[in-house]
Amino acid sequence: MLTSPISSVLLPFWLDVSNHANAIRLHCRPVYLTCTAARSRSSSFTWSSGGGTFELTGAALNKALQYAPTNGMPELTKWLSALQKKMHAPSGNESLSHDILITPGSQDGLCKIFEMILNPGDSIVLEEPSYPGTLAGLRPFDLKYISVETDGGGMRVDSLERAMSKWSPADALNPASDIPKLIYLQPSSSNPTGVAIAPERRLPILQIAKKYDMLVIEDDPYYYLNFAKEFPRSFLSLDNDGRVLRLDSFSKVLSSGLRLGFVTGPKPLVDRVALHLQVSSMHCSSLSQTLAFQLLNQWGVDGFLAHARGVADFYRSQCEHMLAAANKHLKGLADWNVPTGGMFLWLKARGIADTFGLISEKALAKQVVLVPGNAFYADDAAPSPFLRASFSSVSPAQMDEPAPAFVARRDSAVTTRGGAGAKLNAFD
Ligand SMILES: Cc1ncc(COP(=O)(O)O)c(CNc2cc3ccccc3n(O)c2=O)c1O
Repeated sequence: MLTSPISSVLLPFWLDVSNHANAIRLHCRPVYLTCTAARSRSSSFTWSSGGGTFELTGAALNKALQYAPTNGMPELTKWLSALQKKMHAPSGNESLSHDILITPGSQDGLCKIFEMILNPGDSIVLEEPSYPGTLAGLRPFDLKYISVETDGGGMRVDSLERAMSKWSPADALNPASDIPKLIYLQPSSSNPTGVAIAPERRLPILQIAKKYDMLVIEDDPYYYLNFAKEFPRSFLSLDNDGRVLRLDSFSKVLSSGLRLGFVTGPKPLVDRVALHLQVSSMHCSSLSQTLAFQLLNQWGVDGFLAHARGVADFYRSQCEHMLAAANKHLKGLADWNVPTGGMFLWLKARGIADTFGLISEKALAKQVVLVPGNAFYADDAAPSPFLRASFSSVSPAQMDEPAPAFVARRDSAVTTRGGAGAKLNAFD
């Protein structure tokens, strides 16, 4: 009997795929009941849980197993449009119509947007540190990176202004200019820093983008994992001249394996991105879209938001445990942000110039999975004293369980607390 406490909290539905019957049953839990799974001797799985059950048969099953329109299954794009209207209603400019493109994860959406906009050698503005998946997607373009500093309030407006002062707005009309075409940013609880762009910085950043006629790529998979109850206004909702392409993801609030993300933005831009999807994977999985729609349609927008709130509360609890463990075991050895949401803790090791060796050898030998800081910078060859920890699926007990050598090292550092001399060779 498999009972997974973590997945039973996060995964809102289970599949019953019985090979002998031409049907797929989707068991949906209202929110957060514990699920157990019994693996029967036959090749099919039966998940028992509370909540409703959907059965896909006949025309619905045929549709779920058939090609679909590139932008997505109409019933799902309609549902998502209602969600976006509720969460990101454009400010005042009702003429600005937003369109939706469902993508196989927001990772694919990012890559299709980069394909659509960028040429080799272009410039791009992005905050540092940044998400490695974006850096990997940008790497083939051999770009000039215009890095903008971040602090506890996210992307710094003064740093962005300084970075752009090299150009004049007129350069945006000169095809030969290397003025950046877009700004890539993560507004909520960024990966890896866990920091959100302060609400009062968002309009000034958008105004700078407008001044130099740049698009804003708002990559926001952690939007619903915001620990505070209210949602700050998104760049999409502040956009009144059609320059924001927003990426949302179901990976953090429904299931990463469904591979469901969606791009929201001005129809002319979304139409161009859709062409790139059309010639690659054609469209996002019809079965994934159908499963998600069956669930979302039962919940409605308010039910989805209640579910997402529960997921955010789960991660906030995980974060509190992680911070308690860091305060207990890492005081004097490292410094860290207090995340506003998401699932990552961004730490700066004291007395270590580069965490790569510590993490890729010693931590791994102790079965501790962390990501070295250099992975989050465009110049990933440069040493970095930072490291990213994730509190998504580790239990509070595991967070609080220091490696034995770490304790010995920490205790010896305490007796020789010379500050600089204390090393975080936790895995010696
Ligand atoms: C800022 C930002 N934008 C887009 C995405 C992509 O999300 P999706 O395609 O909608 O699922 C992500 C997902 N981030 C990660 C994923 C991941 C998957 C396996 C192993 C490790 C992973 N690590 O480390 C990650 O950070 C993200 O953080």
